Amino acid sequence: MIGGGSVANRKVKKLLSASAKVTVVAPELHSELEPLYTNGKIHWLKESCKPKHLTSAFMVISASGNKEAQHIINSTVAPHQLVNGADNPSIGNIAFPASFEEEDYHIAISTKGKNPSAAKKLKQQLQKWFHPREQ
Ligand SMILES: C[C@@]1(CC(=O)O)C2=NC(=C\c3[nH]c(c(CCC(=O)O)c3CC(=O)O)Cc3[nH]c(c(CC(=O)O)c3CCC(=O)O)/C=C3\N/C(=C\2)[C@@H](CCC(=O)O)[C@]3(C)CC(=O)O)/[C@H]1CCC(=O)O
Ligand SMILES: NC(=O)c1ccc[n+]([C@@H]2O[C@H](COP(=O)([O-])OP(=O)(O)OC[C@H]3O[C@@H](n4cnc5c(N)ncnc54)[C@H](O)[C@@H]3O)[C@@H](O)[C@H]2O)c1
Repeated sequence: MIGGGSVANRKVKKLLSASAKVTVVAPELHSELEPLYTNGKIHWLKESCKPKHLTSAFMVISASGNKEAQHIINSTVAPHQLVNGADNPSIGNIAFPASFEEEDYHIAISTKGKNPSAAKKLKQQLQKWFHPREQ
């Protein structure tokens, strides 16, 4: 995870729920990620992004908003690596959908990268549809 701010915070939690081994590379860490670091749930390299951070990663997430870091990612990753351009979709080859789980379902909504807020709204509508009495 390149970047440790609010976008990284959301994505790290999704990745941990999928049992990923997460390393955050960022000079600063979001306050909600600090306890995960202290408790050994994630690794944290308190550095700016460098090519050496990327070579052994299965998935690289660009979430710093920093142009230099985006350039390093774009020019370093190999074709077989998964790259999520959370701060710049043009450098990525995968995107996170809005998603939620119900007992027998895992529902994911994507707008093909075009309108993440609309994906979130549709997710919330579907959650209400599953639990109409909780509104
Ligand atoms: C669905 C969700 C999943 C998740 O993140 O887990 C997700 N974004 C969410 C929320 C959200 N994202 C943004 C806002 C503020 C919007 C506003 O202010 O209007 C909010 C709303 C909020 O935060 O409340 C802004 C934004 N998002 C991207 C850019 C970059 C760009 O477009 O250039 C910018 C502009 C940055 C800027 O310019 O500032 C890019 C991507 N965001 C995606 C996914 C992928 C496409 C998904 C699809 O196909 O629909 C993609 C392509 C890459 C990726 O991130 O994988 C999650 C909902 C979580 C939930 O369910 O609650
Ligand atoms: N995909 C999405 O859902 C979504 C949603 C909102 C915003 N964004 C975009 O994502 C980016 C990050 O947003 P944020 O709110 O998390 O920002 P933020 O300012 O909270 O966090 C930025 C993080 O990146 C780190 N950073 C800065 N330069 C770095 C470098 N060279 N190498 C490594 N880490 C570095 C900072 O230390 C910090 O931890 C912005 O460009 C924003 O426009 C994406």
